[in-house]
Amino acid sequence: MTKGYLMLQTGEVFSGDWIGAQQDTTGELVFNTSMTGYQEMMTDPSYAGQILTFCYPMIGNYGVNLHDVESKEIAVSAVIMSDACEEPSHYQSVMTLSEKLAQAGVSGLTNLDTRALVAIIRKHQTVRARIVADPSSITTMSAWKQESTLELVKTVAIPEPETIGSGDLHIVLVDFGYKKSIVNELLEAVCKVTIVPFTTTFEKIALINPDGILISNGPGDPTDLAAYFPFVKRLSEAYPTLGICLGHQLLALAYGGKTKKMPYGHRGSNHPVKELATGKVTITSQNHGYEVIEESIDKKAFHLTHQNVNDQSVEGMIHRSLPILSVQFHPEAHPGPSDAAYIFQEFLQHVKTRREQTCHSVHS
Ligand SMILES: NC(=O)CC[C@H](N)C(=O)O
Repeated sequence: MTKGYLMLQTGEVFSGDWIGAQQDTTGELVFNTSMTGYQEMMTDPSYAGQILTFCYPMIGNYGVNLHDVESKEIAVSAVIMSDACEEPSHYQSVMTLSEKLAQAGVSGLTNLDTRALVAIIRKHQTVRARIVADPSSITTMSAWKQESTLELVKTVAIPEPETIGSGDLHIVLVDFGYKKSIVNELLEAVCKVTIVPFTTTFEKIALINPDGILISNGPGDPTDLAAYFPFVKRLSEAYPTLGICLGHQLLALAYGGKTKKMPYGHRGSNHPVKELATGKVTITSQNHGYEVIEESIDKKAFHLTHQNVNDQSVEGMIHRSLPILSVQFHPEAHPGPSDAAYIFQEFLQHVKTRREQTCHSVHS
């Protein structure tokens, strides 16, 4: 195997073995604690621009299949794992993980100490890193350059609108880098879904005459998308709206709230979230590096619905008079448990109620 190097901006250098494409790559180094779901993680567009370290020691043991993908392409910039399994066993597997990485032109590094890496990330909190063939190759600061959020979102969002399904309720999904499982949840609930690029105007969306709006997840820093806050606010004032992850952050920002970078984010499949109204705790799937600052939320407009049990961070909110709800966690799971799928039902209940009210006022 060919040697590759992981260089951290904090100064440490790890040597490992290349798998997949052997291509120099830069990104923020993050870690995910899930035991399974590497395929869903690698194809989750919210990971664009990031180098993902898997905490679980063996990755690739059930191969790569044609189903467990959250988008068409691998979205993550590169992957790091302790042990890459080259002899997978699963009836749906069509290739190995390293074959998939090579096919997609994405680099991976294996046979390095991921536990030490995670300890470094936890200590320094935000760490940029570079995977290189030659560790003496980094001479300038520009080698560590970060893409802008807008560039990242543009690479993962769909270029043209697309309509799927033929259900009765029509949901417009505003795409900042959506996960396929969000669409699947809506289709299973018998919705028709029109996915529109995040650059679509309010007027174009109004022409579709949606019953509800879903603001998607997506990569990068939500404050970089300030140009879209008025658009998000206008949509949510006009239609029942659900925001997921980046969508939740954008809704908070659109209503005057603030977000901040977390120490090292929440990425995993077992994040406990408390529903404040009932005290019930569900185990959720998460992938985010930013959070909404609780004190910044206008409490006259919104109230908190969910809170993280580990660090008390904001996990969800609802508008006091309008049908606008948002969650920081991933109710669509994939990977991870589906315990929070009820959020879709809650949203669709608001959508149905609004539709009944509108039909009523038209006929009366
Ligand atoms: N999954 C997401 O939508 C992530 C949102 C945002 N990019 C963050 O890291 O916080």
